[in-house]
Amino acid sequence: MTGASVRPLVAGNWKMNGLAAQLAEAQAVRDAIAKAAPKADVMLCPPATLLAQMAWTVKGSNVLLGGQDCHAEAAGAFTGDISAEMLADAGARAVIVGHSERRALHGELDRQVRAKAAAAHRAGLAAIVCVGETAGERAAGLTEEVVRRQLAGSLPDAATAANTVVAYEPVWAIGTGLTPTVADVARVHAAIRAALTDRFGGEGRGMRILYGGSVKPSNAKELLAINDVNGALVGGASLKAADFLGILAFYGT
Ligand SMILES: O=C(CO)COP(=O)(O)O
Repeated sequence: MTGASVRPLVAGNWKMNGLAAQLAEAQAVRDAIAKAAPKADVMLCPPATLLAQMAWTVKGSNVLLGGQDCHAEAAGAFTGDISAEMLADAGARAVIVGHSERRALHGELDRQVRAKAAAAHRAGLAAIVCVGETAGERAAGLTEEVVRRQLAGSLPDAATAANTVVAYEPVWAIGTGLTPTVADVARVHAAIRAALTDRFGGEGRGMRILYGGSVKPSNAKELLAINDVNGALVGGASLKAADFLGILAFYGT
């Protein structure tokens, strides 16, 4: 058994969704959490345009904020990019790096993801490092090999339980309504835990490993109860407070 004493994290990745009017959803999450005090950390990762405003919305509450990506450099001539320092300045405590949409649509490689995770650490943010196999890799029986390779390449040597979270997101499960079986999630999370413990010792034992990919209120209980699943990275179901809170209910919201 590992991870039993790890405080879970449920993070909502809004992706490229959300205008100012949607801050009401963050407000609803804030209010519900203030009443229920779930046994998990709760985080919202809005688009960068909403981060500073959302920081005001959740100020003084237990809702944490995260960015969705960052540049590896702290500042400079990188038009359109955002640094980890800027995210921290806007109120973020963490940043997602290496999401499969960044890997697939922006060609991000493990070494770039690793540099972004190191940038997050430099800025005092936790890095939520995403890994996961494609449908083809899964069909070829390569899931664990791919995940191990991504972990080895994407995590900086200075990763600790406090500054690093791993999110296992099978690419084929993202936004599709499909999820792996409980046995499959258990097997991959155990492999991730073993890889983290091998490389980082006690710190690896304490790192949170989130599951992501079509998590919703109806399947959250089953997925979140799996050994070494220390929370979830939620996409679509994090856009509506009611759905997000329905997932958080597992931890007592
Ligand atoms: O990519 C995800 C979170 O980062 C998962 O997205 P969905 O929950 O919409 O499948």
